[in-house]
Amino acid sequence: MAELLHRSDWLTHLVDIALVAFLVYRLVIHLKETTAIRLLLTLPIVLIAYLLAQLSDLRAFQWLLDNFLGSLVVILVVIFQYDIRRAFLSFSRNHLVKRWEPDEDESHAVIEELLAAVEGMAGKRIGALIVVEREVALDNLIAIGTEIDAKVTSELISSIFLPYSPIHDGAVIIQHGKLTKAGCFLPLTQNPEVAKELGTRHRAAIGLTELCDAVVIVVSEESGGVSVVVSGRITRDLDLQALRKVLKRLIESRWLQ
Ligand SMILES: Nc1ncnc2c1ncn2[C@@H]1O[C@H](COP(=O)(O)OP(=O)(O)OP(=O)(O)O)[C@@H](O)[C@H]1O
Repeated sequence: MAELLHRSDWLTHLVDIALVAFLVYRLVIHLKETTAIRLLLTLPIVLIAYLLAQLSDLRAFQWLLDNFLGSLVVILVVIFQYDIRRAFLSFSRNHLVKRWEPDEDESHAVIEELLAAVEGMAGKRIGALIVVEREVALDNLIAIGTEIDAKVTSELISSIFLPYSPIHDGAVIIQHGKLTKAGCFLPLTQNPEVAKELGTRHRAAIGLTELCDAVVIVVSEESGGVSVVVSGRITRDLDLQALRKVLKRLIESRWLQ
């Protein structure tokens, strides 16, 4: 009889642990589906509820919140996994790029060449992937294709992405205001929340920017739509004016710091 009781104790603990694990898992999945901002707004509410539970005699509620707060670190790591990975990569000083310091005319010229290339390719529905390096060095994050090291001109970029060009597949890389590489392969995102209709060109742009602070411009071959991707987030269907604004804010402001 004692043995039976002992065994049922063991079973109860197992069911108990399984139940808590299941609830934490469902909670993490649910939180992952909400945005980080919503999560940050939720946290103070949970903390206030916890304080109220401490002051009252709501034991079951206290127990639930105790466990929730105990798992908070794990929950935050799951939710912010891409941001944490990117932060670790950025902290590594070996990866930091020496800043290119152009004057205003040089920097303006590069941005305008990029815009002219994007406008031309979007109009002709030529797919393109253009990566602009910022603080974090890209060379360890990409499979390098062909080394080029040339001035950034719209003609060069457009001719690289022409469908019969031998280096049209993959991405071109802009480093220190120069077009340094073409035909580069980028890591694809594993994020299950990326829109299903986005193919590998867009997923490569998202994947790279989850790991570093680069800015990626994507021209869709299918729709001619232009997107900008930063920090794993994609902004789609930008017109030329909007793209100019974004590039000035994200790239030129860094060059001219
Ligand atoms: N890992 C990668 N790194 C860089 N470029 C890639 C990668 N994977 C695919 N590409 C590029 O994307 C092209 C295929 O694009 P695909 O049609 O699958 O994507 P998409 O996001 O639907 O783009 P589009 O809207 O232009 O069709 C390939 O020919 C190649 O040039």
